[in-house]
Amino acid sequence: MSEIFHGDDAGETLPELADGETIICVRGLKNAFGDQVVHEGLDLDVKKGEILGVVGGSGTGKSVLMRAIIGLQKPVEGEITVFGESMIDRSEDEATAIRKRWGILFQGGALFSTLTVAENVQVPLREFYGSLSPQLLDEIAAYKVVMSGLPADAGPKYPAELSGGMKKRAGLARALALDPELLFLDEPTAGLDPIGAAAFDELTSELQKTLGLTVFLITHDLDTLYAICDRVAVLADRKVIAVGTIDELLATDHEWIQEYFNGPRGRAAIATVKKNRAEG
Ligand SMILES: Nc1ncnc2c1ncn2[C@@H]1O[C@H](COP(=O)(O)OP(=O)(O)OP(=O)(O)O)[C@@H](O)[C@H]1O
Repeated sequence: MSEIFHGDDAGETLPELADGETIICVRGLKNAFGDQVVHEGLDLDVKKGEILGVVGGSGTGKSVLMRAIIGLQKPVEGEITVFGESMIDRSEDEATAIRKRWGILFQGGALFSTLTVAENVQVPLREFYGSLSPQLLDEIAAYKVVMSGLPADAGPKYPAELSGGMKKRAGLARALALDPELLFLDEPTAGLDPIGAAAFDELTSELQKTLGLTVFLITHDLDTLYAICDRVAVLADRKVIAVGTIDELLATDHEWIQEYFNGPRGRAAIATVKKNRAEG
């Protein structure tokens, strides 16, 4: 199992999957806020077409890692490439061309409260394709709203008029606005009831398969990890300490990994997945 460990435990070589090229490659990443070092020597590969779950204790730097990958957090050291392009020190034009190819659902949805759902979905369209006609903007927004599992009449509603689950779906509709190849989801099921969370997981999985997306998914939700993630990356000790399928992770003896996946909640999540699969 040592091949799924990174860094000091297994040398610097990351595991290669047979299919799927590397869409995100992070090497030797260091992020710090003043004296507080959040990441150091962090390596990670995300393969095209996979749903990669990113887990770790609170404050281990999952969101900071995502922000670094999308260029919102300037690393102290290290290299990050997305779609084979370096994200470090890009010109504004180059960064814009890369940003067009991904969608992001931030923690909590981050919808503009003064805009309707449809107008929220149109924000990235207006930003990147300013010349689209109002009619086309409306049509694309309506399509994305329905694609995200919202009723068609949700478009004219304001975020305050939506339930928590609907807000997440509206955030997802906005993340899908530009037909992304890569989707970043930061704790998409946080705050949802178990049924709403399972429905969101199913939607994510369906969209990933239908649209051929690659998904970078930060979560604390064990059910999500078991139900839809192809691999899981574990953050601890300022780096990715292991990445692999849950079975591969379970075969390691890392204390945090064992406590997390093999604790009572982890075992309950396995039982739920087995039951759901048995019921088809
Ligand atoms: N802009 C910032 N300025 C200073 N410190 C920050 C900033 N953003 C994040 N941090 C710190 O970096 C560390 C990692 O934060 P991050 O939000 O990435 O953790 P996380 O793993 O996503 O946590 P959680 O699971 O609780 O959401 C924390 O100690 C946090 O306080």
